[in-house]
Amino acid sequence: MSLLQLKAVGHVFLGRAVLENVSLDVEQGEMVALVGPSGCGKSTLAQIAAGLIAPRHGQIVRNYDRCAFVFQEPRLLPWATVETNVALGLSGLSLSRAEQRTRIAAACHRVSLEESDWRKFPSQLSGGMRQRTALARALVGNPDFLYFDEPFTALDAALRRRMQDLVVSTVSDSGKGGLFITHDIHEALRICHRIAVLDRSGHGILDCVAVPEAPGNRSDKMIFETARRLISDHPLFAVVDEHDERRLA
Ligand SMILES: Nc1ncnc2c1ncn2[C@@H]1O[C@H](COP(=O)(O)OP(=O)(O)OP(=O)(O)O)[C@@H](O)[C@H]1O
Repeated sequence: MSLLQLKAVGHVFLGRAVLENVSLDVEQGEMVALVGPSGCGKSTLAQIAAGLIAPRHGQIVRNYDRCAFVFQEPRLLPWATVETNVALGLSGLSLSRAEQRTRIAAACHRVSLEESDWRKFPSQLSGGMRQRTALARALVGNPDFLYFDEPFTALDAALRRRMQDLVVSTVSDSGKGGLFITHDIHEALRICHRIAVLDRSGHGILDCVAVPEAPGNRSDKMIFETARRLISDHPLFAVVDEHDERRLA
């Protein structure tokens, strides 16, 4: 069953077409990576899919009950503690105080936030801790669909790897679905079942590449070699590679 269907979605910002005729399905238990050059409309598409932006054209079918969105920046309430920020992810659920506390503690543990940090305010946290708080806020309500917009760019390599593993186990253990925007093909290959490449100017999905084996079962060697092959051989990934070169220039 498709948890999310985007049908011929189009959008216009200030009279300029940003997305045109983009269609994409995400199945239950599937995480789909969305890659493409900077400015092609990935974030706009994810926000349209999540219902944060109303599209100018097209149709969105959401067959999930509850979703959560993790942005590139943590977007925490600065006047609220870690616990209170995480608790925002429980809004709309009728839970007892004790159940809320249990869920918040479990979510904080999952993202490796120490108990001594739960009463701290965002200004007292490192960038990585803030982003983990945002991830805990997304997971605490047990959503059945997850949107990620380059969530781990601020994390160091080891932590980034742990959080990627957490995303993989969250989706594979519970049949959730998700859309994961990234500029890192290795990250897409580690986490996702399919990689969708958005055209340079947001004119549709160029193609989707299915990644062999289940996420979590792929070796580092396989990920590294597949990334190298995709970047060097596959015309779809040339646009992502060009983006990286532009960023490095
Ligand atoms: N609120 C807005 N008002 C006007 N233009 C916008 C707005 N949001 C995004 N845009 C424009 O829409 C285009 C697509 O932006 P978007 O952030 O979706 O791209 P992206 O592919 O996610 O980029 P990046 O990879 O750099 O994050 C860009 O040209 C951007 O300047």
